[in-house]
Amino acid sequence: MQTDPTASAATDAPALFSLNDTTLSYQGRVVLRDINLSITAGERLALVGASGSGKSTLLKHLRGLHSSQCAWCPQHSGLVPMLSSYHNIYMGSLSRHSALYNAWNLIKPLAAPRKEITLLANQLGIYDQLFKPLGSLSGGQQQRVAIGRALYQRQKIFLGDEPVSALDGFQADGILSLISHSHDTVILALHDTEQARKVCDRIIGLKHGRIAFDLPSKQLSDDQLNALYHHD
Ligand SMILES: Nc1ncnc2c1ncn2[C@@H]1O[C@H](COP(=O)(O)OP(=O)(O)OP(=O)(O)O)[C@@H](O)[C@H]1O
Repeated sequence: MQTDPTASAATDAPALFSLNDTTLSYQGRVVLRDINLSITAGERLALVGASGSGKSTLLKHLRGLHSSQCAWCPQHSGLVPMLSSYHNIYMGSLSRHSALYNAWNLIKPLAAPRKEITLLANQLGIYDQLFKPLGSLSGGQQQRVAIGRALYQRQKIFLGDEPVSALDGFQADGILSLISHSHDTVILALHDTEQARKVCDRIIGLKHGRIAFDLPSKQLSDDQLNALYHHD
């Protein structure tokens, strides 16, 4: 494995996530073996690798370690098609309010969340879709709703599994920048390696069930990145 001791943004800070010889498997089938990894607060980290290399598996494991501190934007959004974008975004805040408050807001949007979610919808470019049923929105619009729901969780750590895969490059850049500015720590599984380099200061490449490299984005060569996707 290629590593750099400065890959972690703040190596003296205590680790937010720490994996020591961790093996991740499904029903006894190993996906990632003997993973050693330390992530500190403040990092912008991308997980890259071919389809099936274990990016989502690792991200889900990290989430499980600190679920109450993580905003979660999964690949399969789990949004509710018959509800409006507004209500889907509001779902990010369910745990912050009482059952009565949540039920009331479902019937008639309350002033405070309405103001906050309208602002968020503006930032995400879905203001015009806010009170339409989610099922009537395009794939990219639905993905922005899913990001809105994650942003509205208002956590310090953002974990996103291909959060902008359905967006064009310009939109993706803007929204990744919004995600980055709204969270202390950002960890993303990304197929787009250029995006990973642009947004993240540290990149971890997964291949053959292992960490193939863990390097600062600036030190990562095209050859190292390309090698991840070649069969050998
Ligand atoms: N719930 C599950 N049960 C059993 N096997 C699983 C499950 N989820 C993923 N796998 C397997 O684990 C391996 C890694 O999958 P994972 O989704 O972590 O890869 P990935 O790098 O995120 O892929 P992609 O880029 O296609 O999203 C794959 O071989 C996949 O078939």
